[in-house]
Amino acid sequence: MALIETRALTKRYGGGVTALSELTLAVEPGIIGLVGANGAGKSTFIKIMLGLLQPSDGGLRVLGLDPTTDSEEVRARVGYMPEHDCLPSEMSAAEFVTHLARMSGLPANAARERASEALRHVGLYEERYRQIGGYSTGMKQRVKLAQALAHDPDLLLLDEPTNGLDPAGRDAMLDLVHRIGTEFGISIVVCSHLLGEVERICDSLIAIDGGRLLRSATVSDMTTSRDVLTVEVSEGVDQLTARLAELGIPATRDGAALTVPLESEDVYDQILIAVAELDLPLHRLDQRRHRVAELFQSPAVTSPAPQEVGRGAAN
Ligand SMILES: Nc1ncnc2c1ncn2[C@@H]1O[C@H](COP(=O)(O)OP(=O)(O)OP(=O)(O)O)[C@@H](O)[C@H]1O
Repeated sequence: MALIETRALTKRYGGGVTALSELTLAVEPGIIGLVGANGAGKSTFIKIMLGLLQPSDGGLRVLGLDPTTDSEEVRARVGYMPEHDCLPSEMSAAEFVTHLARMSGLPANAARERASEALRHVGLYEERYRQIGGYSTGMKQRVKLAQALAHDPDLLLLDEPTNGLDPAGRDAMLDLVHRIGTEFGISIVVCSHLLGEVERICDSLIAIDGGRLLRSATVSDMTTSRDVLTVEVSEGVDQLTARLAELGIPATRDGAALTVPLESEDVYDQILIAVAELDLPLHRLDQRRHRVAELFQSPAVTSPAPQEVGRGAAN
């Protein structure tokens, strides 16, 4: 059974805004990155998955349930960390998380225990009786994560958990999310407008742009069999392109270099032989793996500069 399945899911707000447009996808359990620029429709999608918003068209299943009709059961099995700060500054983290655990139906003692446990998982056990108002931004984000975990959900929906954090805080939060996903076996949807940031902790990615699906696939599907070779000769680029075409190897001109998909290991040797036969001065022959961000080719989805996984120049 898919963890989340949507069929032509569409959400229109008043004023002619289409926040989601015919989204059709299916994702398996694991850690899933939901990525897209601000305004792409991520929060809308999350709220529809929780049953807090009704779709305008299309349908969906979350954990096999329909949030439009089974919203109570969905919320019992799903934990939600909202994007914006919504914490009461006068309460302690222990009181707040216990209160929310009680609201999700746990008896008083169980709620207290679960709250302590959740606060320990997010690294706030020692500080749990301090007022939230005195917490740092990172600690507040952790309280929001703890309340999402407290009722022992099967799925966590985290809306921009790294918001407002400095780079070290962002890394720590993502490591925590990864640990929760892998150690507790909970599926997690983690929203971010920074693809490069979440891709390292995710099993699969859903990328949306302007409410439309750009791509939904596992990270390994996006990166494996997508290796490319970059060939650079100091002269004779056209000759080499023609020779490779004769051999059935497609090469794309990229400035002074040629980019060739590495469809089999033979391609590497065939290029070396072609260069030698044509007696061209080889400047560079590198293998690199596409970073996920390059595959989306959307300026809306940002990532740090691609990193070369070089196989080394051949001469
Ligand atoms: N209640 C609403 N009424 C009208 N338009 C809305 C409403 N909520 C969101 N929108 C619009 O829908 C689009 C998608 O918004 P949404 O908040 O889902 O995007 P997002 O990807 O989560 O972005 P952000 O990270 O900035 O919240 C935006 O154009 C937004 O302005």
